[in-house]
Amino acid sequence: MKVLEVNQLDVQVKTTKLLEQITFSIDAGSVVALLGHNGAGKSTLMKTIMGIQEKSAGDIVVQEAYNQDIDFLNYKKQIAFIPEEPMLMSELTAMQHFQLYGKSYQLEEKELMARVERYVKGFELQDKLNEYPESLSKGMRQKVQIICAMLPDVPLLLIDEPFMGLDIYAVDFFEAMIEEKMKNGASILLTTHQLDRVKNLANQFIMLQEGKLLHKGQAQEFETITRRSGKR
Ligand SMILES: Nc1ncnc2c1ncn2[C@@H]1O[C@H](COP(=O)(O)OP(=O)(O)OP(=O)(O)O)[C@@H](O)[C@H]1O
Repeated sequence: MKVLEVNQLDVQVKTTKLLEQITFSIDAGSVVALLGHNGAGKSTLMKTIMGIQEKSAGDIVVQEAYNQDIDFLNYKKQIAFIPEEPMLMSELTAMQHFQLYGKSYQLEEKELMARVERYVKGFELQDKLNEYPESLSKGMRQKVQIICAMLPDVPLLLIDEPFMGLDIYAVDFFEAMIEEKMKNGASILLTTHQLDRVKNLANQFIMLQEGKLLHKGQAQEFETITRRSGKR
């Protein structure tokens, strides 16, 4: 079963090609690291999968059933996204964000509250539930955004730079959350520059270079990739 299929994807803004002929798929139960230097196109690819960035050509299908161009509402319900920079709504408190996400993914109220309680405790946000984004620190906003995306049980999770801006306790808790999602059968596509951190999580990788897919392979090749990309 393919959770995500990206076929011959092009993204162009004005005359600049940001992504060119990107083709890959993600099998159910896989964790795929999306690698590449700054500006390679990783965030652009994630935003395009989410429908935030418009594509100029190609197809994106999730669960072998929902085509982004044909059935966007049902397509979107299969995916949760944690962007690199939190995208919270200034007029909603942390708790209102969680309720909104719960509703939009049709999570049952009791289940929603149980999950919120667990995640909020894990991220030490108990006394911040009624705060608006402007009165939260950057790391706290990131935590609120992570909780929103982790609340529903979706087959595909997109995570852009998972550990950026989080303290070490939050990183540990988030890593455990990701592992739990994996055990429950979710597939995950994550971008990172911290290869060491995701070495144990990811089983495959995709490497982008200047908007093109340079290489895809198994996690065992990480060592070679680390040396080639000059990053650790
Ligand atoms: N809306 C846009 N309009 C024009 N150019 C853009 C736009 N968004 C991104 N770019 C350009 O596209 C390229 C890819 O950017 P992107 O953010 O996808 O890179 P990235 O691989 O996520 O980088 P990083 O590792 O720094 O997060 C960059 O050259 C960037 O300047």
